[in-house]
Amino acid sequence: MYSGAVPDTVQVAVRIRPLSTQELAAGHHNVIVQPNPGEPRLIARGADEFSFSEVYGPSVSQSEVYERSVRGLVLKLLEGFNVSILAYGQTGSGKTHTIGTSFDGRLSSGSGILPRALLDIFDAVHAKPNGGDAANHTTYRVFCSYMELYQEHVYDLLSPRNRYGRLLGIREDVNGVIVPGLTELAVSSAEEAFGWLMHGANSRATASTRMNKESNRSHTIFTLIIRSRRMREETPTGEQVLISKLHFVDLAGSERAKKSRASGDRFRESIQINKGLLALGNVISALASSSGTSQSKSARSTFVSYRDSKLTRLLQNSLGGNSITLMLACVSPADYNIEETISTLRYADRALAIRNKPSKTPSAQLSQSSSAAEVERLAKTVCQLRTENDQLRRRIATDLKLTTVGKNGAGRQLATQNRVLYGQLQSSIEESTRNELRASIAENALGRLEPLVLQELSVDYDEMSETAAAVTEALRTKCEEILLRYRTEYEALRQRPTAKHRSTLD
Ligand SMILES: Nc1ncnc2c1ncn2[C@@H]1O[C@H](COP(=O)(O)OP(=O)(O)OP(=O)(O)O)[C@@H](O)[C@H]1O
Repeated sequence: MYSGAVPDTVQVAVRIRPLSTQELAAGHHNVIVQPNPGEPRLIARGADEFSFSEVYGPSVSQSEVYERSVRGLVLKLLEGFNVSILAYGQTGSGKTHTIGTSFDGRLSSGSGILPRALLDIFDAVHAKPNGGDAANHTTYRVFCSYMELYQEHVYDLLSPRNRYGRLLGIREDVNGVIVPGLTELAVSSAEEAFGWLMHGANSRATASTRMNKESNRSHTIFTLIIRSRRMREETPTGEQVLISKLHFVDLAGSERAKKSRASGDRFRESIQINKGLLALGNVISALASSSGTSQSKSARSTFVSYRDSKLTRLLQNSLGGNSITLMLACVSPADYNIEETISTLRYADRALAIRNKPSKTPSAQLSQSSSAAEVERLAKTVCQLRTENDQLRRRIATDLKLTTVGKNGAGRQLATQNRVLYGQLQSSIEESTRNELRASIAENALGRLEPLVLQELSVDYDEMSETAAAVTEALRTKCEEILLRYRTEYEALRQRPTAKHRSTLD
């Protein structure tokens, strides 16, 4: 799919899972047809026709999906491009199976695209330079992170802390959306990365539902961060350092409460899951209409509401940003799932129109909050401070010499000035660190407070609606009483003869 050119629109591959043994036993049948297996086209329900970048039928293997849709992306990642792979679809449609987030450490034909990509990436990272080309050899350092978005809260799946301590906030800086404090671990082999993938997956929120016996109740993002360094004589430093990221996004499945018969926690989870996916759908629609080729001016300026949910904020760079993006739309072929399948296909069809602006990111432009970049930034700062320190020492030594030799007060004055300036610098650094800390504490607190406030509001609302119902009832009774009184009085008056009548009677 990505041989050579960099695609500037989101690529969409649809994968149709096979009917399960239970579905076959229950007599369900296939309602998705791929008229020509060589063509990326399908017909749903005998009428709705769709075309995508790729269509994988039920018999297509994991290895074929990887080779045709993902291997090329890994090469782009190693060249320095950001890459995002998103699995979207109804619950039980095969997202986790395709991505491979439930990998158990044993490579087999059933392993998904994530472990396969890790193998290819580390093969490239460990490759020896061939002979005379050593001067142009690229060296890589790889880091990984793993986060979960559960009920609108971001959790760090690789943090050694308890569940509460893993809560993180989302913030925006000049480079886009960042998750300050997210653990980024250096990894030196595919096996080490597999270990972290399994470690994180163990902490992920899953539950058995009527639609999938191991259903993911959260959205997860597993990220590989590649820092590549290659010699470039034409650059001022003689080298080029790029930072690229590969995100594997395993979205929680959309589900209909009526069908899944979810209740209690499962029901609350499905509300949040559907809310996030709805916001994602709105972002995709807005981006698709602003990317269209024959759009009007108003269509071009469609507002993209990334801020409607944390999911859309986290995916801001993957949809409409500088990433090469592949959406894997997973669908069930079964007749009883046709509504959900058509809805996924429409979603996917809109995503096809989204334009991104893939570009390479030099490390200097990177977010200061990513730990890989932070290490680099700190190393530079230490180097600068050492140089400044040496200069200061030399100046102070000269000043002291001047003071002793020439009894000149200027040296002492300069040293005092230096001390004052250093003190001021120190307190500004402390102040900005304190501010940073305050901001992240506030953000975490806000994340924790939000559900409590919402809960309180819903209690208030319930109480208010109960009170309102009681007031309405009392008013109704009162009105009926008054009405009855008036009616009685009216009847009495009607019965009583008026003075005029009385005179005629007399
Ligand atoms: N292409 C496929 N080939 C064989 N089995 C598949 C395929 N796709 C999915 N399955 C099987 O279907 C079941 C559901 O798949 P999976 O757990 O990946 O769904 P999901 O979309 O991630 O669901 P949820 O959103 O509820 O987490 C699993 O048992 C999985 O092994």
